[in-house]
Amino acid sequence: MGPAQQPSYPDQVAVEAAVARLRTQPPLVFAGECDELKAKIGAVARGEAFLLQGGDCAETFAGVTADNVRNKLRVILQMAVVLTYAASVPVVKLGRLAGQYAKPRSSDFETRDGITLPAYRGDAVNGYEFSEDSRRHDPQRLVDVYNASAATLNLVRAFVTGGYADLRQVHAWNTDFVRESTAGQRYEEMANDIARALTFMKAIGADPDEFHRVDFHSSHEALVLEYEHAMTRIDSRTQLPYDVSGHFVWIGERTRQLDGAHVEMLRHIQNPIGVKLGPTTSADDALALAGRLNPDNEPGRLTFITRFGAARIRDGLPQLIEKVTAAGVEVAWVCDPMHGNTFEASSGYKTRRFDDVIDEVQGFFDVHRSLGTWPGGIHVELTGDDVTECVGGGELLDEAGLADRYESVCDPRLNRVQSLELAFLVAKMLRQA
Ligand SMILES: O=C[C@H](O)[C@H](O)COP(=O)(O)O
Ligand SMILES: C=C(OP(=O)(O)O)C(=O)O
Ligand SMILES: [Mn+2]
Repeated sequence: MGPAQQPSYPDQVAVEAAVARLRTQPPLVFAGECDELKAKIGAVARGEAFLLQGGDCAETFAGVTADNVRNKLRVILQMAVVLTYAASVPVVKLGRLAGQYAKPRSSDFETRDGITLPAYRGDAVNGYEFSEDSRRHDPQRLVDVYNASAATLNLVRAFVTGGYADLRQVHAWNTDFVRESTAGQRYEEMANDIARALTFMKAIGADPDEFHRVDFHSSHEALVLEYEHAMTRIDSRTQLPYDVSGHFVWIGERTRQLDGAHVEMLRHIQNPIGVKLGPTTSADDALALAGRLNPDNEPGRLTFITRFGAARIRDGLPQLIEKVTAAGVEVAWVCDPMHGNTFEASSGYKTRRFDDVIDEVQGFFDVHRSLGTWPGGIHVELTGDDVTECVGGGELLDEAGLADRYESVCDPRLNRVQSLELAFLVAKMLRQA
């Protein structure tokens, strides 16, 4: 059997041309930046920091606009401020962006009104539009992924170093519709406190550079092997291979086979990496993955992103953590409270209940607390816009409301208010941890 979840390209010559083009492109990230992130995730593994990883389920080429990128960054910055301030824990900020264009699917095909076509596998592979032409797998899209990622990352770098992410802007991030929400008002009060503290620090002569810029890194699922291979380069400092398409890459629930091509690829790169672990993962599976992917037990190298579902996390997670901890394995534990909680609404929309998301995070914190281990972070699908994709939350979105503004091309994301609500709830859990 070949590698799981790969495109099937009709024209091998076109694949080679795309790969050749990618190989000549400059890296999107530097190996040294990957090392810095690895050190930060090492702090997460030690219980000294908390990881906030968030962004779209699937980015789209059409979504590479200044507004869209800024809105996503802004909600992540707001969430990070809430977590840092309300829980007094350093937050490692990791975007699920600038490369998150390829999707694994449960089915290879999609049928609408009696017509069956290849499933949409992300803009990296084919088009969302339901036509034969658009759904054909096209390797030129891998070059488009590179360009879209470069544009996104360039803008993100400008925002985080150029003043937009300055902590003194903490009020300015709380704009638009979010301001009117309960979470937005709560944020406003917190921003007042922070602004006062900053004024005080300035008055006593302290105005550190750290307030002006933030550290922010990129991540995506390493799915299409042609792309990730073409973007893997030998670092001139260390002579070791890094996947320079993003700082952090992970493999998903559907591609984490121990003897599979994705594990093999991740094994060789020096980036910090993640593996999604679903409810069927045994403790021995987790140990075997750690042995294969992090044989030197390097802190920060490996993150386990658990996605059990709210109904299963309290029963399933303890044995995993117990055995991994007993074996002395260095790992950061992160909770993805999204992918185990997806269901189809009667209207046909894929959705998730905000309460299930919260319940899974609470279960994750409860399990870690009872075992004396560190709940290292959350991995969430979110957007900075006012979409209607997940039901519940303070604005009480119901299933009938999903149609109002459902924009995701794959999984339902938390909207900006729901994301901020999540941050306040997680900050409370962190305080208690
Ligand atoms: O994030 C992604 C989805 O969970 C994954 O692509 C599977 O979705 P599907 O079951 O709709 O194919
Ligand atoms: C496909 C995803 O997750 P998982 O591999 O956990 O199903 C995802 O993160 O979008
Ligand atoms: Mn998803």
